[in-house]
Amino acid sequence: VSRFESITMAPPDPILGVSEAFRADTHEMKLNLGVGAYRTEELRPYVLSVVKKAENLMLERGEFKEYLPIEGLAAFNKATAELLLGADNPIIKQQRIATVQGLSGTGSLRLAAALIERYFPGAKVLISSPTWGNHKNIFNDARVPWSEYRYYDPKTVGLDFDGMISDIKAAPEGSFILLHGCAHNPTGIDPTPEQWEVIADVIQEKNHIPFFDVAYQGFASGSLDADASSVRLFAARGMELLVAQSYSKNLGLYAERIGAINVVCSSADAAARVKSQLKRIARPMYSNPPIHGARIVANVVGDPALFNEWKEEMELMAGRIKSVRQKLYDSICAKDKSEKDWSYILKQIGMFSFTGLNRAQSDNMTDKWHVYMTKDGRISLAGLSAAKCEYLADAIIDSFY
Ligand SMILES: Cc1ncc(COP(=O)(O)O)c(CN[C@@](C)(CC(=O)O)C(=O)O)c1O
Repeated sequence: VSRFESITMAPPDPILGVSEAFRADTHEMKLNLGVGAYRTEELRPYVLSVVKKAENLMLERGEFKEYLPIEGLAAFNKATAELLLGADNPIIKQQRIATVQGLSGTGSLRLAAALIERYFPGAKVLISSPTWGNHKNIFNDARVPWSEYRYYDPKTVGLDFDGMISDIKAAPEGSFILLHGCAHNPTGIDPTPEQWEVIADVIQEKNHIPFFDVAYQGFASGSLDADASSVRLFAARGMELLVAQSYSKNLGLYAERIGAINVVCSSADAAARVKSQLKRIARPMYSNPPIHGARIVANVVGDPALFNEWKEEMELMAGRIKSVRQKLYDSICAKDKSEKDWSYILKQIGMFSFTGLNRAQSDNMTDKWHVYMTKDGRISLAGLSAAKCEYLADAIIDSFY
């Protein structure tokens, strides 16, 4: 008998497992609205032209493949902090930000979780209800206790702002509050600027530590600056905060695993100490990060022409998602004879739509219509083409009633 007898079969991942099921389906109308990965109108993966140009540049230069420092590529770390806060942000000149390249957003969140576990024993992380499915796994595996703050209100299909604020207020002083910088996953519902001010007030009042997950900067609205406004608001107040970043979506570097963890501290000395301990955590975890994606980001941001072209492509991607969102809404309204108000689909931001379909209804979408989505009712509009909106509207209406 095997020595691994005690190892049981793990369940498929709630998000990435959907793509596995999709690949196994042979139906010709099948549609993958599971993982948040941008597809063109032809439903094909999209490699940004600036990425191809940057890679051609890199090939011509014939760059080395030696180890990066534990903290990653310096040019990338500089560029990513400037993208986040704005190049002229005084925090950068004062060297009050510790930036370490991470294995994309997931790896950056994990580094931060390990820092919390090691230096804030007993501290809790508060996560939104609902949130991205992998957040709980990351904190569980890092042995960081977490609890939820109310966020989504099924009655209004909107933000339960009062519930959110009272749960953050009720948390033990000095808790970490995990916030989606923009394009909340899975609800697509973001606080308004006024609500962000109140969230910052209550976090300061309770001496909590804000912890932003910024996985969609520039991809939600099409503007890098607009999508970073929540983080910049907190930073402008002089708050210390953590920010995990990802270039999976906004630069289409999904499988290159490029992101960063940033810790804004009240002094350069604190930032240096924090950075040194993040390195001490990373070394035994994966030693040092992959170079390719870091070089692409550094080359795109470092070249004014490429940087501008990137901004155009982000607007193009965000624009396609916005128009497919509108088309889906129009298709549903044209077909649905009931009085149901579907306008929440239009109000949502980013690549997802939280349809309000429950588990059984989501199952019907897959079993009967071969539409693949996560069981919490989330669909990725990034995987939807205008041509498929009619079909999807039929599936949603059939499943809803
Ligand atoms: C809020 C949030 N944070 C972090 C990540 C991590 O992405 P990265 O590690 O590739 O940088 C995702 C990706 N969420 C996706 C798009 C994919 C996934 O589940 O991994 C999703 O479908 O929700 C995310 O939605």
